[in-house]
Amino acid sequence: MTTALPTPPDVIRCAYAELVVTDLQASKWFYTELLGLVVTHETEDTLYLRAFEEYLHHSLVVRQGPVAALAKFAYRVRTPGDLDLAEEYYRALDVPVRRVPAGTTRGIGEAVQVVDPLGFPVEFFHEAEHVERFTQRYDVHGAGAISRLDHFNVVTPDVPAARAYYEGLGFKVSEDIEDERGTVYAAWMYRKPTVHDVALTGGDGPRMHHIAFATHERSQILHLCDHLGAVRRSDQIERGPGRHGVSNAFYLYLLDPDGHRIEIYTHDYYTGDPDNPVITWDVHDNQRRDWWGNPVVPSWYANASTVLDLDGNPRAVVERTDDREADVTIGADGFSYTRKDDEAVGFKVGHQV
Ligand SMILES: O=S(=O)(O)c1ccc(O)c(O)c1
Ligand SMILES: [Fe+2]
Repeated sequence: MTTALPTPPDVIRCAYAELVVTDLQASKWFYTELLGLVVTHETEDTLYLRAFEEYLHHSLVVRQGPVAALAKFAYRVRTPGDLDLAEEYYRALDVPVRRVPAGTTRGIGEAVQVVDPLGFPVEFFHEAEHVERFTQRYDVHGAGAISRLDHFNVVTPDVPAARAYYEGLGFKVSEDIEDERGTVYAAWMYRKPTVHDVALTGGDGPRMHHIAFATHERSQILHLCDHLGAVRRSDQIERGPGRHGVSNAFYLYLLDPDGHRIEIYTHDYYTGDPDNPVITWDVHDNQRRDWWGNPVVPSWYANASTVLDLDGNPRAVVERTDDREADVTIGADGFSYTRKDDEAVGFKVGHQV
């Protein structure tokens, strides 16, 4: 008989990520000059950054280090008391747990740091320093203005197991991708009333697939592309711009100087009612990941960032044993159906590759 877990902490939303980069100045250009994130604080080796609608100290920490990696994902919990619940919950899960004092991370109060059952370094906090909210500081917004952090995307070998773990934390599924045999390739899960705070991507993990910032308008995403073209750094555009099938958001994937994937994503849709319906996509539907049926570049399936443990050591990855999406759609997308039973037309990109 399995012992019931204690009450989980009340997670409000994804709140910040800490990335390790190998060249802080190169990363500073990318995150401030290109993306326009606001520098809340800067030290010799660390940047604390926030987007325009954010009033907590930061939503992204970029720290110089020897190995490019994700140092942690952080979720905000509703009350200080939720830290006790987090500590008890993760000790019951028998994973590494640390309670750290306020200020361990500049601008963040007392926190509970864990290596979650999926192998990711995760922090839970409530208290954080308030700073100026630039919502209407149009005098400093660039044409590519970014409003806030929207979600994390994690690569994990067993999506159903990861889904069950996050459901234990009170997350709900908004959309997922499956096949006719019931293999689950990806799932999107939320606490805040949008499509996701975390997405589960089936693959060798734990690895970070991307972190995403939201922006209000497609024109802001298009400006980021034009800006990269103007400075001859269009190779930092990995995928898009385009319209997602899942989430319906207009999207762009960029690679920072270390190859960390950053998505810029217009707002998706409201999921806050208790009977929000789940959308399940067929992995062979060519419009699931790009509504216009454009191919997903192979690197988007293959590449992801190393994650660290609580002592800063890179974690080994576990291979996915279920079918891999890039295989079942026969290489990059474009080799899936547009209309399910329409044999006459064949694949959108034909047999070009
Ligand atoms: O490519 S998908 O349409 O499946 C997609 C949907 C939402 C996301 O945030 C994402 O990264 C990818
Ligand atoms: Fe995303």
